[in-house]
Amino acid sequence: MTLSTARRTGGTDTTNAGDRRGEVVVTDIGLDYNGVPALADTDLHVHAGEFFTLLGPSGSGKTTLLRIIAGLLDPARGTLHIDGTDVTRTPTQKRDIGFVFQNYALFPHLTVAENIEYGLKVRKMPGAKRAARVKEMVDLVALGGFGDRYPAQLSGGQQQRVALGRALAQNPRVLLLDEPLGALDRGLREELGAEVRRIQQESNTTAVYVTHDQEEAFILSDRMGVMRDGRICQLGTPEQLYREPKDLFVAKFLGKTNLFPGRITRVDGAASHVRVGEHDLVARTNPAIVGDDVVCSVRPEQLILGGAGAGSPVPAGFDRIADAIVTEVRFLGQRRSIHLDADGIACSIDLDPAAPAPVVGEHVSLLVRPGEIALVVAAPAASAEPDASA
Ligand SMILES: Nc1ncnc2c1ncn2[C@@H]1O[C@H](COP(=O)(O)OP(=O)(O)OP(=O)(O)O)[C@@H](O)[C@H]1O
Repeated sequence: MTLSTARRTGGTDTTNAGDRRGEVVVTDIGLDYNGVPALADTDLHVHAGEFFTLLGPSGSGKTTLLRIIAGLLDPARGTLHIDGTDVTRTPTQKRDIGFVFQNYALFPHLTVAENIEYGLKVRKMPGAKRAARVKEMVDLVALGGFGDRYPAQLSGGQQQRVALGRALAQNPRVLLLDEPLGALDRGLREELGAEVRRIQQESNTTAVYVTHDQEEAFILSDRMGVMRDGRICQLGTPEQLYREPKDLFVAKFLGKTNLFPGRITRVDGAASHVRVGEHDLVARTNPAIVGDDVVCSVRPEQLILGGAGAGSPVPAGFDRIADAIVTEVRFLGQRRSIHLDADGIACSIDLDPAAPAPVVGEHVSLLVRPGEIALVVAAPAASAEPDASA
Protein backbone atom coordinates (compact mmCIF):
# COMPACT_ATOMS: atom_id res chain seq x y z
CA MET A 1 0.00 0.00 0.00
CA THR A 2 1.32 3.38 -0.89
CA LEU A 3 -0.78 5.62 1.27
CA SER A 4 0.44 9.17 1.29
CA THR A 5 2.61 9.60 4.34
CA ALA A 6 1.54 13.21 4.59
CA ARG A 7 -2.11 12.23 4.77
CA ARG A 8 -1.37 9.40 7.17
CA THR A 9 0.38 11.74 9.55
CA GLY A 10 -1.98 14.62 8.97
CA GLY A 11 0.85 16.69 7.46
CA THR A 12 0.74 18.80 4.32
CA ASP A 13 0.48 16.82 1.12
CA THR A 14 2.49 18.60 -1.54
CA THR A 15 1.09 16.59 -4.47
CA ASN A 16 -0.39 18.82 -7.13
CA ALA A 17 -4.18 18.37 -6.83
CA GLY A 18 -4.46 18.55 -10.63
CA ASP A 19 -2.22 15.50 -10.95
CA ARG A 20 -4.47 13.35 -8.89
CA ARG A 21 -7.95 14.01 -10.17
CA GLY A 22 -9.78 10.83 -9.32
CA GLU A 23 -7.30 9.61 -6.70
CA VAL A 24 -9.13 7.54 -4.07
CA VAL A 25 -7.59 6.93 -0.66
CA VAL A 26 -9.35 4.57 1.72
CA THR A 27 -7.90 4.60 5.23
CA ASP A 28 -8.89 2.03 7.87
CA ILE A 29 -12.42 1.85 6.48
CA GLY A 30 -14.53 -0.89 8.03
CA LEU A 31 -18.18 -1.94 8.20
CA ASP A 32 -20.13 -4.59 10.13
CA TYR A 33 -23.61 -5.92 9.60
CA ASN A 34 -25.21 -6.88 12.93
CA GLY A 35 -21.79 -7.22 14.52
CA VAL A 36 -20.43 -9.39 11.68
CA PRO A 37 -17.64 -7.68 9.69
CA ALA A 38 -18.53 -7.30 6.01
CA LEU A 39 -15.39 -5.22 5.49
CA ALA A 40 -12.43 -5.46 7.86
CA ASP A 41 -10.49 -2.24 8.44
CA THR A 42 -9.08 -1.63 4.99
CA ASP A 43 -6.48 0.63 3.38
CA LEU A 44 -6.45 1.20 -0.35
CA HIS A 45 -4.89 3.80 -2.63
CA VAL A 46 -6.30 3.98 -6.16
CA HIS A 47 -4.12 6.26 -8.27
CA ALA A 48 -5.46 8.99 -10.53
CA GLY A 49 -6.36 7.64 -13.97
CA GLU A 50 -5.88 4.04 -12.90
CA PHE A 51 -8.16 1.13 -13.77
CA PHE A 52 -8.39 -0.67 -10.45
CA THR A 53 -10.34 -3.89 -9.90
CA LEU A 54 -11.67 -5.47 -6.74
CA LEU A 55 -11.69 -9.19 -7.50
CA GLY A 56 -13.04 -11.88 -5.22
CA PRO A 57 -15.65 -14.56 -4.69
CA SER A 58 -19.25 -13.87 -3.78
CA GLY A 59 -19.60 -12.33 -0.32
CA SER A 60 -15.96 -11.22 -0.06
CA GLY A 61 -16.91 -7.54 0.46
CA LYS A 62 -16.29 -6.05 -3.01
CA THR A 63 -19.66 -4.34 -3.34
CA THR A 64 -19.54 -3.15 0.26
CA LEU A 65 -16.25 -1.33 -0.40
CA LEU A 66 -17.50 0.07 -3.72
CA ARG A 67 -20.72 1.34 -2.14
CA ILE A 68 -18.75 3.03 0.63
CA ILE A 69 -16.64 4.82 -2.01
CA ALA A 70 -19.87 5.81 -3.76
CA GLY A 71 -21.41 7.13 -0.55
CA LEU A 72 -24.28 4.64 -0.75
CA LEU A 73 -23.12 3.06 2.52
CA ASP A 74 -21.67 4.81 5.56
CA PRO A 75 -18.57 3.13 6.97
CA ALA A 76 -18.52 2.40 10.68
CA ARG A 77 -14.88 3.43 10.87
CA GLY A 78 -12.16 5.10 8.84
CA THR A 79 -11.91 7.86 6.27
CA LEU A 80 -12.25 8.25 2.52
CA HIS A 81 -10.46 10.92 0.49
CA ILE A 82 -11.08 11.72 -3.16
CA ASP A 83 -8.56 14.11 -4.76
CA GLY A 84 -7.19 14.77 -1.28
CA THR A 85 -10.53 15.94 0.12
CA ASP A 86 -12.17 14.09 2.98
CA VAL A 87 -15.54 12.91 1.61
CA THR A 88 -16.28 10.30 4.28
CA ARG A 89 -19.55 12.02 5.21
CA THR A 90 -20.23 13.77 1.89
CA PRO A 91 -23.54 12.72 0.27
CA THR A 92 -23.31 10.64 -2.94
CA GLN A 93 -24.58 13.38 -5.24
CA LYS A 94 -21.82 15.73 -4.06
CA ARG A 95 -18.99 13.24 -4.56
CA ASP A 96 -18.76 13.72 -8.32
CA ILE A 97 -18.88 10.02 -9.04
CA GLY A 98 -20.30 7.98 -11.95
CA PHE A 99 -21.85 4.61 -11.21
CA VAL A 100 -22.57 1.69 -13.55
CA PHE A 101 -24.46 -1.32 -12.21
CA GLN A 102 -25.01 -4.80 -13.59
CA ASN A 103 -28.68 -4.14 -14.37
CA TYR A 104 -28.18 -1.00 -16.55
CA ALA A 105 -30.75 1.04 -14.53
CA LEU A 106 -31.74 3.10 -17.59
CA PHE A 107 -34.97 5.11 -17.75
CA PRO A 108 -37.19 3.01 -20.07
CA HIS A 109 -39.31 5.97 -21.22
CA LEU A 110 -36.28 8.04 -22.29
CA THR A 111 -34.26 7.58 -25.48
CA VAL A 112 -30.54 6.86 -25.52
CA ALA A 113 -29.75 10.56 -25.92
CA GLU A 114 -32.25 11.56 -23.23
CA ASN A 115 -30.86 8.99 -20.80
CA ILE A 116 -27.36 10.40 -21.30
CA GLU A 117 -28.66 13.95 -21.09
CA TYR A 118 -30.69 13.41 -17.93
CA GLY A 119 -27.99 14.19 -15.34
CA LEU A 120 -26.76 17.18 -17.34
CA LYS A 121 -30.29 18.64 -17.31
CA VAL A 122 -30.56 18.11 -13.56
CA ARG A 123 -27.32 20.03 -13.21
CA LYS A 124 -28.74 22.75 -15.44
CA MET A 125 -26.05 22.61 -18.11
CA PRO A 126 -27.01 25.10 -20.88
CA GLY A 127 -28.80 23.57 -23.90
CA ALA A 128 -26.11 23.96 -26.61
CA LYS A 129 -23.35 22.70 -24.35
CA ARG A 130 -25.60 19.83 -23.25
CA ALA A 131 -26.33 18.75 -26.83
CA ALA A 132 -22.61 18.80 -27.67
CA ARG A 133 -21.79 16.74 -24.59
CA VAL A 134 -24.50 14.18 -25.40
CA LYS A 135 -23.13 13.81 -28.94
CA GLU A 136 -19.62 13.42 -27.56
CA MET A 137 -20.79 10.67 -25.20
CA VAL A 138 -22.85 8.86 -27.85
CA ASP A 139 -19.73 8.79 -30.04
CA LEU A 140 -17.46 7.78 -27.15
CA VAL A 141 -19.59 4.72 -26.39
CA ALA A 142 -19.91 3.95 -30.12
CA LEU A 143 -23.70 4.39 -30.31
CA GLY A 144 -23.80 6.88 -33.18
CA GLY A 145 -27.15 6.46 -34.95
CA PHE A 146 -28.84 4.97 -31.87
CA GLY A 147 -29.58 8.24 -30.06
CA ASP A 148 -33.34 8.10 -30.73
CA ARG A 149 -33.85 4.49 -29.70
CA TYR A 150 -35.44 3.45 -26.41
CA PRO A 151 -33.66 1.00 -24.07
CA ALA A 152 -36.09 -1.80 -25.00
CA GLN A 153 -34.90 -1.47 -28.61
CA LEU A 154 -31.27 -2.14 -27.65
CA SER A 155 -29.25 -5.27 -26.87
CA GLY A 156 -27.88 -5.79 -23.36
CA GLY A 157 -24.41 -4.69 -24.48
CA GLN A 158 -25.79 -1.53 -26.09
CA GLN A 159 -27.80 -0.72 -22.97
CA GLN A 160 -24.66 -1.01 -20.90
CA ARG A 161 -22.89 1.39 -23.27
CA VAL A 162 -25.69 3.89 -22.65
CA ALA A 163 -25.20 3.43 -18.90
CA LEU A 164 -21.49 4.12 -19.38
CA GLY A 165 -22.16 7.21 -21.49
CA ARG A 166 -24.62 8.47 -18.89
CA ALA A 167 -22.17 7.89 -16.06
CA LEU A 168 -19.34 9.65 -17.90
CA ALA A 169 -21.39 12.58 -19.26
CA GLN A 170 -20.80 14.66 -16.16
CA ASN A 171 -17.07 14.03 -16.31
CA PRO A 172 -16.98 12.34 -12.89
CA ARG A 173 -13.81 12.20 -10.85
CA VAL A 174 -14.21 8.48 -10.40
CA LEU A 175 -16.17 5.86 -12.31
CA LEU A 176 -17.44 2.98 -10.15
CA LEU A 177 -18.54 -0.18 -11.94
CA ASP A 178 -20.22 -3.08 -10.13
CA GLU A 179 -20.14 -6.25 -12.30
CA PRO A 180 -21.29 -4.23 -15.34
CA LEU A 181 -20.77 -7.16 -17.71
CA GLY A 182 -22.37 -9.73 -15.42
CA ALA A 183 -25.66 -9.93 -17.32
CA LEU A 184 -24.04 -10.43 -20.74
CA ASP A 185 -23.01 -13.64 -22.45
CA ARG A 186 -19.33 -14.58 -22.71
CA GLY A 187 -18.58 -13.22 -26.21
CA LEU A 188 -20.27 -9.92 -25.53
CA ARG A 189 -18.51 -9.62 -22.19
CA GLU A 190 -15.13 -9.81 -23.88
CA GLU A 191 -16.11 -7.31 -26.53
CA LEU A 192 -17.66 -4.81 -24.13
CA GLY A 193 -14.85 -5.36 -21.62
CA ALA A 194 -12.37 -4.13 -24.22
CA GLU A 195 -14.69 -1.17 -24.91
CA VAL A 196 -14.95 -0.31 -21.21
CA ARG A 197 -11.15 -0.16 -21.05
CA ARG A 198 -10.93 1.98 -24.21
CA ILE A 199 -13.59 4.36 -22.94
CA GLN A 200 -11.89 4.64 -19.53
CA GLN A 201 -8.57 5.43 -21.21
CA GLU A 202 -10.03 7.92 -23.70
CA SER A 203 -12.00 9.73 -21.02
CA ASN A 204 -8.99 9.58 -18.67
CA THR A 205 -11.21 8.64 -15.75
CA THR A 206 -10.16 6.71 -12.65
CA ALA A 207 -12.14 3.46 -12.60
CA VAL A 208 -12.87 1.16 -9.67
CA TYR A 209 -14.36 -2.04 -10.99
CA VAL A 210 -15.90 -4.99 -9.15
CA THR A 211 -15.94 -8.51 -10.54
CA HIS A 212 -15.59 -12.14 -9.50
CA ASP A 213 -14.29 -13.02 -12.98
CA GLN A 214 -10.51 -13.38 -13.03
CA GLU A 215 -10.19 -13.15 -16.82
CA GLU A 216 -12.21 -9.95 -16.90
CA ALA A 217 -10.00 -8.49 -14.17
CA PHE A 218 -6.85 -9.43 -16.11
CA ILE A 219 -8.06 -7.89 -19.36
CA LEU A 220 -9.13 -4.62 -17.79
CA SER A 221 -6.96 -3.77 -14.85
CA ASP A 222 -3.82 -1.75 -14.29
CA ARG A 223 -3.84 -3.08 -10.75
CA MET A 224 -6.19 -5.13 -8.71
CA GLY A 225 -6.92 -6.25 -5.16
CA VAL A 226 -7.99 -9.82 -4.44
CA MET A 227 -10.64 -9.87 -1.71
CA ARG A 228 -11.64 -12.60 0.65
CA ASP A 229 -13.77 -12.57 3.80
CA GLY A 230 -14.00 -8.78 3.87
CA ARG A 231 -10.27 -8.21 3.40
CA ILE A 232 -7.99 -7.29 0.53
CA CYS A 233 -5.51 -10.16 0.73
CA GLN A 234 -3.14 -9.00 -2.00
CA LEU A 235 -2.68 -5.95 -4.22
CA GLY A 236 -0.69 -5.70 -7.42
CA THR A 237 -0.69 -5.80 -11.20
CA PRO A 238 -2.42 -8.84 -12.74
CA GLU A 239 1.00 -10.25 -13.62
CA GLN A 240 2.41 -9.78 -10.12
CA LEU A 241 -0.57 -11.50 -8.55
CA TYR A 242 -0.53 -14.33 -11.06
CA ARG A 243 3.20 -14.95 -10.78
CA GLU A 244 3.74 -14.14 -7.12
CA PRO A 245 0.65 -15.03 -5.15
CA LYS A 246 1.21 -14.57 -1.43
CA ASP A 247 -1.03 -17.36 -0.31
CA LEU A 248 -2.86 -20.43 -1.54
CA PHE A 249 -6.15 -18.61 -1.87
CA VAL A 250 -4.74 -16.05 -4.31
CA ALA A 251 -2.72 -18.74 -6.13
CA LYS A 252 -5.85 -20.83 -6.73
CA PHE A 253 -8.29 -17.99 -7.35
CA LEU A 254 -6.22 -16.59 -10.24
CA GLY A 255 -6.36 -19.59 -12.53
CA LYS A 256 -5.10 -23.14 -12.61
CA THR A 257 -1.98 -24.02 -10.71
CA ASN A 258 0.01 -27.08 -9.61
CA LEU A 259 0.80 -27.28 -5.93
CA PHE A 260 3.79 -29.24 -4.66
CA PRO A 261 4.35 -29.36 -0.90
CA GLY A 262 7.92 -28.77 0.23
CA ARG A 263 10.12 -27.56 3.05
CA ILE A 264 12.61 -24.72 3.10
CA THR A 265 16.11 -26.10 3.72
CA ARG A 266 18.19 -22.95 3.26
CA VAL A 267 17.65 -19.27 2.55
CA ASP A 268 20.51 -17.72 0.70
CA GLY A 269 20.00 -14.04 -0.12
CA ALA A 270 17.65 -13.92 -3.08
CA ALA A 271 17.34 -17.71 -3.30
CA SER A 272 15.34 -20.13 -1.19
CA HIS A 273 16.32 -23.79 -1.30
CA VAL A 274 13.34 -26.04 -1.06
CA ARG A 275 13.04 -29.81 -0.80
CA VAL A 276 10.08 -31.20 -2.77
CA GLY A 277 9.82 -34.98 -2.37
CA GLU A 278 13.16 -36.34 -3.61
CA HIS A 279 14.13 -33.11 -5.37
CA ASP A 280 16.08 -30.07 -4.27
CA LEU A 281 15.08 -26.84 -5.99
CA VAL A 282 16.00 -23.21 -5.83
CA ALA A 283 13.24 -20.62 -5.90
CA ARG A 284 13.07 -16.87 -5.49
CA THR A 285 13.17 -15.87 -1.89
CA ASN A 286 9.95 -15.38 0.02
CA PRO A 287 8.75 -14.65 3.53
CA ALA A 288 9.38 -18.27 4.59
CA ILE A 289 12.20 -19.26 6.92
CA VAL A 290 14.30 -22.41 7.16
CA GLY A 291 12.19 -25.35 8.28
CA ASP A 292 8.91 -23.82 7.10
CA ASP A 293 6.49 -26.02 5.25
CA VAL A 294 5.65 -24.29 1.98
CA VAL A 295 3.76 -24.99 -1.19
CA CYS A 296 5.41 -24.49 -4.59
CA SER A 297 2.79 -23.06 -6.94
CA VAL A 298 3.63 -23.60 -10.61
CA ARG A 299 1.21 -22.68 -13.40
CA PRO A 300 0.49 -25.30 -16.11
CA GLU A 301 2.28 -23.29 -18.78
CA GLN A 302 5.38 -22.95 -16.58
CA LEU A 303 6.07 -26.70 -16.50
CA ILE A 304 7.70 -28.72 -19.24
CA LEU A 305 8.10 -32.47 -19.61
CA GLY A 306 11.43 -34.23 -19.18
CA GLY A 307 12.49 -37.84 -19.41
CA ALA A 308 11.69 -40.29 -16.63
CA GLY A 309 14.14 -41.27 -13.89
CA ALA A 310 16.88 -39.54 -11.95
CA GLY A 311 19.47 -40.17 -14.68
CA SER A 312 17.55 -38.52 -17.51
CA PRO A 313 18.99 -35.21 -18.72
CA VAL A 314 17.57 -31.91 -17.47
CA PRO A 315 17.96 -28.97 -19.89
CA ALA A 316 20.06 -26.04 -18.65
CA GLY A 317 18.02 -23.53 -16.69
CA PHE A 318 15.49 -26.07 -15.47
CA ASP A 319 15.03 -28.04 -12.24
CA ARG A 320 13.19 -31.32 -11.83
CA ILE A 321 10.27 -30.81 -9.46
CA ALA A 322 8.48 -34.17 -9.64
CA ASP A 323 8.27 -37.53 -11.35
CA ALA A 324 4.88 -38.29 -12.84
CA ILE A 325 2.75 -40.60 -14.94
CA VAL A 326 0.57 -39.22 -17.74
CA THR A 327 -3.12 -39.87 -17.01
CA GLU A 328 -4.86 -37.91 -19.77
CA VAL A 329 -3.99 -36.01 -22.96
CA ARG A 330 -6.47 -33.50 -24.37
CA PHE A 331 -6.23 -31.41 -27.54
CA LEU A 332 -7.81 -27.98 -26.84
CA GLY A 333 -7.09 -26.06 -30.03
CA GLN A 334 -4.47 -23.50 -28.98
CA ARG A 335 -2.88 -25.85 -26.44
CA ARG A 336 -2.64 -29.47 -25.46
CA SER A 337 -3.56 -30.13 -21.84
CA ILE A 338 -1.69 -33.01 -20.20
CA HIS A 339 -2.93 -34.40 -16.89
CA LEU A 340 -0.53 -36.28 -14.69
CA ASP A 341 -0.22 -38.04 -11.38
CA ALA A 342 2.90 -37.01 -9.48
CA ASP A 343 3.01 -39.47 -6.62
CA GLY A 344 -0.59 -38.76 -5.62
CA ILE A 345 -0.59 -35.06 -6.64
CA ALA A 346 -2.86 -34.33 -9.60
CA CYS A 347 -1.04 -31.97 -11.99
CA SER A 348 -1.70 -30.49 -15.38
CA ILE A 349 0.59 -28.89 -17.92
CA ASP A 350 -0.05 -27.07 -21.18
CA LEU A 351 1.96 -27.92 -24.28
CA ASP A 352 2.18 -26.39 -27.72
CA PRO A 353 -0.24 -28.52 -29.78
CA ALA A 354 2.39 -28.78 -32.53
CA ALA A 355 4.90 -30.37 -30.13
CA PRO A 356 5.08 -34.16 -29.77
CA ALA A 357 2.52 -35.31 -27.19
CA PRO A 358 3.19 -37.92 -24.50
CA VAL A 359 0.88 -40.91 -24.25
CA VAL A 360 -1.27 -42.00 -21.35
CA GLY A 361 0.70 -44.21 -18.97
CA GLU A 362 4.07 -42.72 -19.96
CA HIS A 363 6.57 -42.04 -17.15
CA VAL A 364 7.95 -38.51 -17.30
CA SER A 365 9.40 -35.84 -15.07
CA LEU A 366 8.13 -32.30 -14.57
CA LEU A 367 10.66 -29.51 -15.06
CA VAL A 368 10.43 -25.85 -14.13
CA ARG A 369 12.63 -22.76 -14.29
CA PRO A 370 13.55 -21.87 -10.69
CA GLY A 371 12.42 -18.26 -11.07
CA GLU A 372 8.93 -19.39 -11.97
CA ILE A 373 8.20 -21.19 -8.74
CA ALA A 374 5.99 -19.14 -6.42
CA LEU A 375 6.50 -20.22 -2.85
CA VAL A 376 3.54 -19.77 -0.59
CA VAL A 377 3.42 -20.58 3.07
CA ALA A 378 1.13 -23.54 3.59
CA ALA A 379 -2.20 -22.65 5.17
CA PRO A 380 -4.80 -25.03 6.58
CA ALA A 381 -6.45 -26.67 3.57
CA ALA A 382 -10.04 -25.74 4.46
CA SER A 383 -9.41 -22.01 4.67
CA ALA A 384 -7.23 -22.04 1.56
CA GLU A 385 -9.99 -23.10 -0.79
CA PRO A 386 -11.36 -20.46 -3.14
CA ASP A 387 -15.13 -20.28 -3.00
CA ALA A 388 -16.24 -22.62 -5.75
CA SER A 389 -19.58 -20.84 -6.02
CA ALA A 390 -17.92 -17.69 -7.33
N1 LIG B 1 -27.64 -5.50 3.88
C1 LIG B 1 -26.90 -6.49 4.40
N2 LIG B 1 -27.22 -7.03 5.60
C2 LIG B 1 -26.45 -8.01 6.16
N3 LIG B 1 -25.35 -8.52 5.58
C3 LIG B 1 -25.00 -8.04 4.37
C4 LIG B 1 -25.76 -7.01 3.73
N4 LIG B 1 -25.16 -6.73 2.53
C5 LIG B 1 -24.08 -7.56 2.44
N5 LIG B 1 -23.98 -8.34 3.53
C6 LIG B 1 -22.92 -9.34 3.81
O1 LIG B 1 -21.68 -8.67 3.75
C7 LIG B 1 -20.69 -9.50 3.13
C8 LIG B 1 -20.07 -8.79 1.95
O2 LIG B 1 -21.07 -8.61 0.95
P1 LIG B 1 -20.77 -7.93 -0.46
O3 LIG B 1 -22.07 -7.72 -1.15
O4 LIG B 1 -19.92 -6.73 -0.24
O5 LIG B 1 -19.91 -9.06 -1.17
P2 LIG B 1 -19.49 -9.17 -2.69
O6 LIG B 1 -18.07 -9.60 -2.68
O7 LIG B 1 -19.80 -7.91 -3.41
O8 LIG B 1 -20.41 -10.34 -3.19
P3 LIG B 1 -21.19 -10.53 -4.62
O9 LIG B 1 -20.11 -10.79 -5.63
O10 LIG B 1 -22.03 -11.74 -4.37
O11 LIG B 1 -21.98 -9.29 -4.85
C9 LIG B 1 -21.40 -10.80 2.76
O12 LIG B 1 -21.15 -11.74 3.78
C10 LIG B 1 -22.85 -10.41 2.74
O13 LIG B 1 -23.68 -11.51 3.07
